Amino acid sequence: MRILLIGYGKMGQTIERLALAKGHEIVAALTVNDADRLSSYTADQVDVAIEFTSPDAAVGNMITCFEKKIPVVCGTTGWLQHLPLIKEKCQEHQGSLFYTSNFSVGVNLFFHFNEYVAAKMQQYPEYAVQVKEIHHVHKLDQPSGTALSIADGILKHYPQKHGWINDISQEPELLSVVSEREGEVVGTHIVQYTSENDTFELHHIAHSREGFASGAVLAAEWLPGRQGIFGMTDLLQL
Ligand SMILES: NC(=O)C1=CN([C@@H]2O[C@H](COP(=O)(O)OP(=O)(O)OC[C@H]3O[C@@H](n4cnc5c(N)ncnc54)[C@H](O)[C@@H]3O)[C@@H](O)[C@H]2O)C=CC1
Ligand SMILES: O=C(O)C1=N[C@H](C(=O)O)C[C@H](O)C1
Repeated sequence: MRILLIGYGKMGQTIERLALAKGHEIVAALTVNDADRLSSYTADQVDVAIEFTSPDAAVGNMITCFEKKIPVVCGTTGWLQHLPLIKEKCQEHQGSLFYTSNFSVGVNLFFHFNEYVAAKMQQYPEYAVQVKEIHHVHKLDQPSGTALSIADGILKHYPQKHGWINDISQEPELLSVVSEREGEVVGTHIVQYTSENDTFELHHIAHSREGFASGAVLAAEWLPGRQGIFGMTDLLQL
């Protein structure tokens, strides 16, 4: 597979290593300094692009890939307020997009169990629910994309809550999503249920970026030849 890396930071470099080990070719690895080169690539030269950049850059990069008919796997978080535009542009150009807030298999299992637990716990109002995420100090977006996916999964089962707040909530109808930034923490997500008597938690700790990167390479192998917007539930049997 001929892969164009859009973004060559912590994730781009990890993906390059894993993709080369699987026998794929890296056509180029673009950074913020040569971002304008993206539009010079065509679907004749590239089988799939993998986009891990920044919240500000991701939307434009995905749209360029749609226009160029290059399937794009996007892991960048913090741009979901533009999802309606991305859906419109993807359809207009008959593009191919694979997006998930988290490519790790473990986190996608966590999403699944999170919903199961939320559906049960919703019946026990004596337990207060809270989401917490901890990441490295370089992270640009807050809350993390993963924490927002977790919050969506909880809110689906809590009709008494009508949204989330990125703070300790004083209002029972808002779900607390608390963010901490600490050193080089790769990514930790916790869902905590607390009553007067006890606490229990779902806890996911990423030990490295390899889990994200290997999921992104799998998605890049899967996407070409498919049209539309896809995510991890299309790829994994959960
Ligand atoms: N979905 C997932 O599983 C994961 C998502 N992420 C997300 O991926 C994104 C990137 O994360 P990191 O690699 O840790 O960031 P990073 O800061 O280490 O690297 C970002 C890279 O993007 C480049 N870049 C910025 N604007 C660009 C543009 N317009 N064109 C081309 N390149 C551009 C930078 O030069 C740099 O090489 C973040 O939004 C992060 O939240 C990170 C890990 C896992
Ligand atoms: O910025 C990161 O590093 C990560 N971002 C993703 C997110 O926002 O959820 C995934 C992972 O937690 C690492």
